[in-house]
Amino acid sequence: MLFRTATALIVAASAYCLPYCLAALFSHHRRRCKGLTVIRFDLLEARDANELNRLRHALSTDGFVHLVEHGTCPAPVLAAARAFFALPADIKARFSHPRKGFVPVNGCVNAVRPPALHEKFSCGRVSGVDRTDPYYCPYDSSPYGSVEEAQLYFGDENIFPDEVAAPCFQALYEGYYEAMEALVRSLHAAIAISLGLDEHFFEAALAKHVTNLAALHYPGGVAEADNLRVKPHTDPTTLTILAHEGGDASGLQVLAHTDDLTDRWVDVGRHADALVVNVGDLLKFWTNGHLTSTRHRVKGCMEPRLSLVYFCNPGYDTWIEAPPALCPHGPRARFVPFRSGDRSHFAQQARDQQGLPDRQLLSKRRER
Ligand SMILES: O=C(O)CCC(=O)C(=O)O
Ligand SMILES: [Fe+2]
Repeated sequence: MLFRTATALIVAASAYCLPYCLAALFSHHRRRCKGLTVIRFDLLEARDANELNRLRHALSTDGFVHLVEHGTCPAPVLAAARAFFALPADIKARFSHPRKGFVPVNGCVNAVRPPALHEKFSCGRVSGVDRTDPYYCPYDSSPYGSVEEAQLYFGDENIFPDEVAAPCFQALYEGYYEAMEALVRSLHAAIAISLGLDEHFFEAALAKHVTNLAALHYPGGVAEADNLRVKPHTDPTTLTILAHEGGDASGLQVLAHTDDLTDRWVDVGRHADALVVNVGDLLKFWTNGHLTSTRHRVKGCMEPRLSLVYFCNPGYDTWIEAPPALCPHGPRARFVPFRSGDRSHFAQQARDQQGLPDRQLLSKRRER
């Protein structure tokens, strides 16, 4: 009898503890429910081993960090964007184009941002686009891809509001774009080192990057819960860098695994002077899943919201395949290699037109 009771107790205790034991086992990839890790960019630049380690750990668990001491200043660009969005609709409409410039409320199709809930201003690369290089040139047949692909990424010029409508807007926006280019290059180098790769591992692929910078304005008066400003998604990027007015990321939430193994939406929260940096799907696949692209969303809220988001993608011809150093269990990576351009946001728009599935669904099938 005593023996039976003891056995029953042990079985019950094991059943109770099992989830926690499993959680402990997989804790290196478990997202935390606490606040995001704060990473000092100046220490990454100094190749501080402890900070590089913290970066790798945070990006392999949460997939998101607050980045401080980054040396860039989004506040004036956010202020200029706020002033621009406050202009009358007919003036803003003068700086509009299907893929660049201003997009009004209800003006775009987007898989994750309901068009009714936001307006935006966006632009692509502001420098380094060499029209004599076939990669950037939508004319002759190119060794990099189809003519249409060069046209898709580089066919349209950026469009900016003029000085009368929005004084200094273009200079501020372009200056911030170049600051983001430099920052993202350095972050990729730091990530490469933190994973034991050559510091230049990502460099060539980033040289012909296909990035864009979007100012997103979500007007106020949207009641909470059902009216998500941004639906749950992972980003199609290598890295995304977000700035918020006053450092307040209110509304932005990440999906965290908690100690009781349930998923919960956790606020990114406020951190003065911090940029929010997150891993996108490309970097997850490229690092063989060592880094994680975490689902995130933006809640509805009565307050308006303004964010400035830099989306980083490498050249559209980049082959995304994990290096052998990150495949410790044999020559094969966990994910099927693919060409970067085939998974971009633009490629998704083309897929939508052909009635093909969302990239979020495709990504699930990538695992071998
Ligand atoms: O507006 C934001 O803060 C987040 C937007 C976002 O997650 C995205 O566009 O991918
Ligand atoms: Fe996102």
